[in-house]
Amino acid sequence: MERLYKKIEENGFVCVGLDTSLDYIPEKMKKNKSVSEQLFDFNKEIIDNTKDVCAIYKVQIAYYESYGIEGMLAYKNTLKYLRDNDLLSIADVKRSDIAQSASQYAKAHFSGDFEADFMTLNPYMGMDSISPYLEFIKNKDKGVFVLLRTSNPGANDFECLRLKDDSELFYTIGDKLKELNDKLIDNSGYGPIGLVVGATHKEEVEKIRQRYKNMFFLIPGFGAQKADSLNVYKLLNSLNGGVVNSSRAILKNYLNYDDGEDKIGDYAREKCIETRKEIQSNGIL
Ligand SMILES: O=C(O)c1cc(=O)[nH]c(=O)n1[C@@H]1O[C@H](COP(=O)(O)O)[C@@H](O)[C@H]1O
Repeated sequence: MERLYKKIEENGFVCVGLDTSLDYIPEKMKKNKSVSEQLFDFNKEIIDNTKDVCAIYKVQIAYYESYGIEGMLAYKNTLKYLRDNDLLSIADVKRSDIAQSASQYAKAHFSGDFEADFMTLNPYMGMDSISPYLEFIKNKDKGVFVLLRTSNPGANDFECLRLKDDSELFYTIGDKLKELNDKLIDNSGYGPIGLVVGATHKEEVEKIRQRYKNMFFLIPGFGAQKADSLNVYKLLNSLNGGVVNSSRAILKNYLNYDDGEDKIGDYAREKCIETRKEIQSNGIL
């Protein structure tokens, strides 16, 4: 978390989401290339042009799995490129399983071909589905982001179910994770167990931020899902307690310009800077 914190101090809090689809890649960029090269070259163009204006990259694995082996080759090469350039990555894999299988997921995404710095996890199978990741968190400086309050409309179906004491289910999950994280706080003031908190739910952002002061947030929902920038600002904790993911709005920004196909990276960069400014501007309102 200290490494991420430092990146935010240098480059701001934007997390570029590499939800890369062949649908967004212009035909001329695809010519005479394999699917893995098409996906990787597009990512490289985005990474090369945004690495000094963002904190971290989130690679959403479904976009690569859906292209089979070729997609996974692009996934592997993208993570390697990020590591080789000393850039941080989140493997957005949203895993959840019994302890033995969770250990294998930890090994799969915290070492080897698919090594990333952080992983996203789904907590709904219980704490024994989270604890197997601790070995890598403690020994290999890795971190996780666990789903707390997701950005999708269906988030209310289960996350917000009321318990006997009238509290919402997701707070029980957050409290358990906080207990674990409290033992692992580093010099940044945060610990390696972060929470995914979508910025699309306006009502509770202040309460969540207050309750989980030492927990770092991965904040999706800004950009294509149209979350309000003030909500994002409130979740950020003085602009350094989280990263704000934006995927499609950054990757597809070039489609808004006549010369976009020749300047995919430039327009992605512009969008990162604009995203940062728009959220920061809430501090001077
Ligand atoms: O864990 C996530 O990253 C995530 C959690 C959540 O609550 N909502 C959410 O949109 N995401 C991811 O964040 C990204 C959002 O993409 P855009 O809407 O294009 O910015 C996608 O990769 C989603 O899978």
